Amino acid sequence: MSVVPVLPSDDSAPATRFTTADGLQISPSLDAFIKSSLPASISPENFYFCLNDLVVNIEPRIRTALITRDEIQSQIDDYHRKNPGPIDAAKYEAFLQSINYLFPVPESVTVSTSGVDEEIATIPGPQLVVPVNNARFALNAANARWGSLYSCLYGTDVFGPPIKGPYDASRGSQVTSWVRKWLDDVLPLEEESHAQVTSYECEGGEMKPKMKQGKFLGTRETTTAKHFLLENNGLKIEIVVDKTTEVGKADTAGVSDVLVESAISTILDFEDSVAAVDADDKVEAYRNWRGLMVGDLESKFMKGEKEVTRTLNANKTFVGPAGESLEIRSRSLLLVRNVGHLMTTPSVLDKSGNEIGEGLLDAVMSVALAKFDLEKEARLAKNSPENSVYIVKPKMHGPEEVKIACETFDIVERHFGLPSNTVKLGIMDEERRTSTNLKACIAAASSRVAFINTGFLDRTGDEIHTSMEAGPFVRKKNMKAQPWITAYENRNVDIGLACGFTGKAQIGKGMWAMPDLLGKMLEEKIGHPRAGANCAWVPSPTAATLHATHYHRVDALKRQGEIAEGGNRSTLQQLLTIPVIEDPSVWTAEEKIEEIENSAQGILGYAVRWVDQGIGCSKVPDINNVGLMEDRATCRISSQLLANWLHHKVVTEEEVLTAMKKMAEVVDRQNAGDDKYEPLAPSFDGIAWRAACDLALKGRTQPSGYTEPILHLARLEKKQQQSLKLK
Ligand SMILES: CC(=O)SCCNC(=O)CCNC(=O)[C@H](O)C(C)(C)COP(=O)(O)OP(=O)(O)OC[C@H]1O[C@@H](n2cnc3c(N)ncnc32)[C@H](O)[C@@H]1OP(=O)(O)O
Ligand SMILES: O=CC(=O)O
Ligand SMILES: [Mg+2]
Repeated sequence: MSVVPVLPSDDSAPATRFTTADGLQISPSLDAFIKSSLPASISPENFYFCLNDLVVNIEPRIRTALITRDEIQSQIDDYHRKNPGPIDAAKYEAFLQSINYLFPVPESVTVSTSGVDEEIATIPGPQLVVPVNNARFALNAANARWGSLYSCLYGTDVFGPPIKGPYDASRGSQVTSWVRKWLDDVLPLEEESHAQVTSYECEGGEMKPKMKQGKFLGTRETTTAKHFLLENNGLKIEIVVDKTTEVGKADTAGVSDVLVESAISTILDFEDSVAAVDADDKVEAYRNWRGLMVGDLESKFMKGEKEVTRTLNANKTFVGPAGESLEIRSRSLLLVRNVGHLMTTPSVLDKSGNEIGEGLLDAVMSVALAKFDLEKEARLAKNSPENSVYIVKPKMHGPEEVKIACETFDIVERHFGLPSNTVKLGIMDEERRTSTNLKACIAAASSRVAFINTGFLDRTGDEIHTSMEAGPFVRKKNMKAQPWITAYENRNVDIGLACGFTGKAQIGKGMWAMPDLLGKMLEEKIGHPRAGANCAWVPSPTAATLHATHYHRVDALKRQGEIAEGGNRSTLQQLLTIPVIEDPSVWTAEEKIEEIENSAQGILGYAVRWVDQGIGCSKVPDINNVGLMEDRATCRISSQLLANWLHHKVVTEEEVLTAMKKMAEVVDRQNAGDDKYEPLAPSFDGIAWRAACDLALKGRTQPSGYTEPILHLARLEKKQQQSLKLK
């Protein structure tokens, strides 16, 4: 059975809810938002009519799909119990076919998605992800289309530990040398190195000195600076000459900065980086999405001593080679990630008083609010000049669930008078039954799919959960070296290419989850375009700017052509190779303790902020003090690993609890500077502590090993406790 939490509280008792003509009961804050915030072309009645259509026609199918997930899982569990020891690959595959875990592979699939914006179809580059409920971050992300390469190299660990204080000329010269060398590699000049240039000029519609490769697109001038706009592999670069700045003064050509197109697209996340458990939380998130679609979102905050007001950047205007005016996009193309099929929301109850699927509410709201954008007149003022709405759907298990998502959007489009397939679907390839049936999943969405992405974090969690009974899993740090993950990454690209994604849709790769180790990212993440991805996830605008340099070095679309020519690189059998070990006694007692402490720290550091403060994505130091991006997917891995080791008696419950207590004290110390923080130790009886222990000890019985049910219940309880304290 799926654990769909029976939620104890909401912003109102049912009696105060608004009841629609169809009997849906809506929380007051959500109803107020709906009645005040939709575009004029969608009346609240129209909105509710659409939502009810989904509740009547899609919700039962979601419930059935969730039951199917559980039935399949128990059959797989039984198989492993009855077939202990090394897996017989042929027998295992035949079994998976017999239970419809594996679908027949469609012969030939060609995606026919149309109206896809160039940021998705033809401009390879970084994809930023941002929690939608944080307006300050969300605006920053939308504006992260452009970033300063000088600042990002100077301010991070690329040339050693980040430095603070006055400008360090020696670090500055490392930065400028690196950038000149990079420019020589990606935009070489005909006769000299960028390092030798004494002056950049525009003459006769060309840049002087002349480039051997790449395009000169135009210039723009401010009172002190001249910007030269260049393009390579579809990505733009601005060389900024400003001799009034400290950096420009010291440079022979007066170059004060090099700006690069960075976050070509951004996902506004309603899912794993967000803690939204009731109507108030959902409304806050929807309000931000609305502000981005209308274009009037604003965030005021203190940065140091200064009050900052952040809004969306305006496009930039250049003068083209023939003197023509050239408008260049300054904002990232925005996508939205809805929640998956599992969770329900207390903000809307159906006519029998049951919570409705949260994903259904997300679907209707995402599209309704995106209509503000679709209805704008000026093409370049729109988020989507091609009039599309991009919705990423996570955690789908196989093609039947993809079909449910597509039919959800069919209904929403019909109710809101939008052309079919206005909604473009992003399929997260992050559950095992989706990777194993990827081609069938793409076929199920062939006219609306605009991306597939290897969400390897969730996928690792599902790898463990699906084969929980097969044996003890390898340590987390060894997971990336396992055959299944190579097969997963290769097959995702190979299948995307075989289905005709090049030039039409994104084949994306996963998140860089070490937000402060950007020097390492600069070395390693070039592997993503080399592996055939035309976008890959980054956790911050700074990471986007640095990762953008990779797409100048690697022509991702050309690389896709080469890979497609080479044929399939991995087999289903490799993908189905379960990373368990025969004999856990190979691990020393110290190794086992290190592993459980590592997971315990991640779970505690994440859960305590989620439950107590409603923060859905955190940077949590690991046991080596490296700050890791923790979200629900990374938490799922830790929870599943502990559950697996407990189940196979690699460690005892007592050992896990001892590790949890020890790491709780570490987490308390790490958060000592946060005045909103409530320590876990020494009482070990808070709601967050309990939730963290449940995540560690009850992972095996959670639906697909997800962390949402435990986290949601705990956060709701905490909110109730906090509101009682206020009364
Ligand atoms: C498995 C998956 O599903 S991955 C997808 C989900 N994950 C994400 O969405 C990760 C998004 N990233 C984040 O939330 C954050 O970068 C974290 C939590 C990892 C680190 O946050 P912090 O510790 O606050 O970052 P840090 O102090 O280094 O930087 C903060 C600054 O960077 C900016 N920033 C950091 N991340 C982002 C982002 N994703 N988008 C926009 N701006 C960002 C902030 O706006 C802030 O700048 P400001 O002061 O000018 O507003
Ligand atoms: O959503 C991304 C993942 O890795 O999981
Ligand atoms: Mg995920």
